[in-house]
Amino acid sequence: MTHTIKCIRLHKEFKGDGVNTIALNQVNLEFKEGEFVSIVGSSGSGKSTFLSLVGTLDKPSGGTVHYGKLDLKGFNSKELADFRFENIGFVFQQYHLLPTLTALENVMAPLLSRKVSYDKKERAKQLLEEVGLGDKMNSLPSQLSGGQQQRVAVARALIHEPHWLLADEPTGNLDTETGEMIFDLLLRLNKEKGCGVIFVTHESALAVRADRMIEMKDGSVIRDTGVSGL
Ligand SMILES: Nc1ncnc2c1ncn2[C@@H]1O[C@H](COP(=O)(O)OP(=O)(O)OP(=O)(O)O)[C@@H](O)[C@H]1O
Repeated sequence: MTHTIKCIRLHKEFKGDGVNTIALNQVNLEFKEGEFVSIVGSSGSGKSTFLSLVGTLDKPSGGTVHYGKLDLKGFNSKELADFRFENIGFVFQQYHLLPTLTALENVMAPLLSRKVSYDKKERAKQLLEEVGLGDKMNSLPSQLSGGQQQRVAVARALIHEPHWLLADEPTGNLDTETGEMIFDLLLRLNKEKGCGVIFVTHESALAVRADRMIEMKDGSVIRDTGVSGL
């Protein structure tokens, strides 16, 4: 199976208190296997909504997402959870590490109650080495800096070798230098492991370094360096 992502007329509306917000307006986008794409746009332009739909964390009001030949429209929540486990890693602005678990245990956490063909601990250790935290495996999140915690979160996202890494403002809580380190780490992992990256960010200095940059406004794509003419 190929791991292309194809969004077809992807649409999301939020209804509440008599106000109807179109967060995403009939978006058509395709991402090639292994691509490193950044998504920029002002606050409220629909970036997080888009990423949630692509990551199957939320259901669209209309349209569909295809992964390769797979149309996710009819999937129930258990099927979606399994699909995400097999295919997608997430990194968020908040690191969402479990405070009572060590770095190593946090990286292994997604594998809890999952049967896998590899040694869970060995893989987690290897990933922590790869993100430069070989000496912090037994530290608790509270003993780590923000940048280190985010690196644990990146290792955790990669534990089952996803085809796609979806990152929503992963540098948003970090200073410029640390943010660049995380961006460089994702860039390196993208090249080394071949997993595609969709990277939502406010920081245009980082965004322009991606292979492709998409700009959103009012729920629509207004610029896409991967497509001529937009
Ligand atoms: N759960 C929700 N209920 C109602 N409206 C929502 C909800 N989530 C998002 N919206 C609205 O949808 C629009 C798009 O929001 P979204 O969070 O996707 O934007 P964003 O580009 O990620 O913004 P930011 O850069 O500030 O994170 C906004 O107008 C927002 O208020």
